[in-house]
Amino acid sequence: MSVNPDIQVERDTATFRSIDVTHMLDGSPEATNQRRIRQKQIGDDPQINRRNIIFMSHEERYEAAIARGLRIEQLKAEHDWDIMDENNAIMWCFSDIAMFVHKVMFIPAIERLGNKEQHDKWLPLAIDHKILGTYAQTELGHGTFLRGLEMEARYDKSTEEFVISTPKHSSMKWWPGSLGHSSSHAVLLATLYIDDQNCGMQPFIVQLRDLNTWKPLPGVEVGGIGPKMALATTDNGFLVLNNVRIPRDQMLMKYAQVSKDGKFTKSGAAKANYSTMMLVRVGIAHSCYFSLAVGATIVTRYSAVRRQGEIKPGAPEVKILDYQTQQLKVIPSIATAYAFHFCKEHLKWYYIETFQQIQQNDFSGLPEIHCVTSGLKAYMSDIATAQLETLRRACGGNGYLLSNGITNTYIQTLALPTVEGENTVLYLQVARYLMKCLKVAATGEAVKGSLSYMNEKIKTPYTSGLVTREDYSNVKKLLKLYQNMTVRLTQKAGDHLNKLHVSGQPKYEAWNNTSVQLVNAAKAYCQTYVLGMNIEGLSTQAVDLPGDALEVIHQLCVFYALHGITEQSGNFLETGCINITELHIIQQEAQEMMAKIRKNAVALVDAFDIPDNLLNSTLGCYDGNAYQHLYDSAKSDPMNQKQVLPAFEKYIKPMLQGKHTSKL
Ligand SMILES: CCCCCCCCCCCCCCCCCCCCCC(=O)SCCNC(=O)CCNC(=O)[C@H](O)C(C)(C)COP(=O)(O)OP(=O)(O)OC[C@H]1O[C@@H](n2cnc3c(N)ncnc32)[C@H](O)[C@@H]1OP(=O)(O)O
Ligand SMILES: Cc1cc2nc3c(=O)[nH]c(=O)nc-3n(C[C@H](O)[C@H](O)[C@H](O)COP(=O)(O)OP(=O)(O)OC[C@H]3O[C@@H](n4cnc5c(N)ncnc54)[C@H](O)[C@@H]3O)c2cc1C
Repeated sequence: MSVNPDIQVERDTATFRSIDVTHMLDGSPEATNQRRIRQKQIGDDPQINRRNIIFMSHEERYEAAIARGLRIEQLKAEHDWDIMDENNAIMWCFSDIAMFVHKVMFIPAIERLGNKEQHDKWLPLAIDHKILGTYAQTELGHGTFLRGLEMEARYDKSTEEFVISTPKHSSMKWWPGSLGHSSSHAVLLATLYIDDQNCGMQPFIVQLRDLNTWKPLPGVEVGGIGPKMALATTDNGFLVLNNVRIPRDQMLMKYAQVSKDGKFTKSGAAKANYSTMMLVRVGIAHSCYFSLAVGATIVTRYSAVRRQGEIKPGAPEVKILDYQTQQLKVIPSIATAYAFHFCKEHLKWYYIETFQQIQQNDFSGLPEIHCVTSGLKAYMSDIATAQLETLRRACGGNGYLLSNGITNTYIQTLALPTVEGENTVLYLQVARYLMKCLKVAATGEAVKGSLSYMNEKIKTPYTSGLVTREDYSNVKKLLKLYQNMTVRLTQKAGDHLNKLHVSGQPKYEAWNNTSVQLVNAAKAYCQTYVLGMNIEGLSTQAVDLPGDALEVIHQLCVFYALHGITEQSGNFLETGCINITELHIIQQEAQEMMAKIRKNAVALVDAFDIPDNLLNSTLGCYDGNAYQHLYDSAKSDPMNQKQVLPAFEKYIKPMLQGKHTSKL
């Protein structure tokens, strides 16, 4: 099929070469080649490709997802994939792989929470798939508040075993992925009691099913929790344990230990048992980038080939991408996807570095990385889901079809604001850190790390520093505005908290009564962090780009900063970081920048280099022939393979013959 001329002209008139930017996104031309090979191995494989999933039943999708998982294992062995290849494969399949919790949580939990002997025993079994596991933490009554977990593990000194039980409905496990039908084992988080003394949430390895018959073991009641919005293939489950006994060495004992005679000891940081969640939060940041890049690719290409209506009366119909309002739906998502790219790359290296320190029992970096990973997981998933919905609607009627590729991406991504810590709760964790840093700054001590900009006192009366028109496209000056806004919102929340406390409210009550301001400050911190990483990326990852490409990536960053101010203008105005005249100029500059970026919109999404066989989209194929692909997809619908469906004889015909009033 030839390429649609409407999309070809976009490529021909772009001011830079997409491939240069692709190399930057991958890290190097070699890395691009390597990724392409991996994506081809996945996308071309009939067992992995998700082309037909939209026509499958729930059970068919589950089975296909198991087969996909197995096939990925075979490819990994055949082609010698490393752990990143495997994680990327999961991401490129939008986590549409049954048992992926085994990879992204069960194994990492054993690695992080187990001691040497436990690694030696369990990791080979898990890595070779001799056992399949889930991460069972959430209960019906408690998902967020981990100190409230009710499943009990009571130590029995006489037999040197833990006895695990589910005292009431609210204490059954509820939600763990792959628990329903696909796990033989669980890393199970339960509250440990020794002689009735509560020793907090601890991790245990519990076998759930017989490895030969797959039947639940005695005392284990397990099943699926029912259909969900999406992620049909991760069979989220429930689990009731009736006095199930496990040996003492099946408590994962890296950070807390129980001796034979029932002595409880702790080592490491207080929240070390939460470390698996931190890793997955980093993975979620990666997924948010990828989902948004997919959405932006599909909708930008579709908007460049769909013509409807006219701008100039009587002139030929225009591409919908030429409407300014359509640009406002599409361009921010392109700019955000690029900003998220820089941010998730930073996050990956930051995590790896801090994890190495933790491995050497240096926990000093834990509070800051907990703040950053919690905040970015929340912020990036909030923004990605909101923008994906805007993008989906930007396809008009065809935005409602499953074959468009964006609807599925959107509903899979919709899980991310909830899983791994509900977003509001995570913002409140960030706020806790903000308040601590504010306290440090108030004592005159230097705040370190991502909030070191707090050290600089904001002068009153304050000027924004935006003097010349060039200042409005100076990303460092714009970043300063964001930092000042964050500090002021943090101070405002801190003042409110103190005022309530001084007026007699206990601290916890004052906290709850300030939580709206606290969350607002936390979001500002996250937005500032993402912009900071985008700017850092310009001078690190983007610095070797040819001039024309660097200019466009720089324009995107400027637009990201300006557009963010227009979206959050209330915060910037209220904190006095800009005045109304400056806001008007910012709005104007953002619109002008958007028009410049529009010229390169298709080339910018081409640079994401997401192949058609992973995109799975009728609307967003590289060749731009959206109408042909829509027609082909409709024709391939199994319901269209028969000219007359059985429902005709059964119901429609009797109705036509006037027999519908008699009993069917
Ligand atoms: C190299 C990597 C590269 C990767 C690249 C990969 C690329 C590809 C990726 C592949 C695709 C994969 C995508 C994934 C798909 C989705 C998977 C779906 C699976 C979903 C699984 C789940 O859904 S699984 C369940 C998750 N369930 C939660 O997520 C519970 C939330 N709930 C809490 O997390 C706690 O409940 C909460 C709120 C903290 C309060 O905990 P709490 O009450 O005990 O604590 P308090 O609030 O009292 O805080 C007391 C002090 O602890 C501090 N602190 C708290 N946490 C801390 C911590 N983690 N580390 C350090 N410090 C911490 C805090 O900062 C305070 O410090 P201070 O006192 O100094 O202020
Ligand atoms: C698709 C999917 C997959 C999952 N996979 C797993 C898994 O593999 N393993 C696992 O263990 N769990 C899993 N979960 C569970 C998930 O981690 C929890 O649902 C999540 O952590 C939110 O907890 P919750 O359901 O208790 O929400 P709640 O805490 O009940 O949230 C409800 C509302 O209460 C608010 N709220 C709660 N506490 C506070 C607070 N302190 N301050 C302010 N507001 C508050 C929230 O902001 C939210 O608006 C999964 C969930 C989903 C949807």
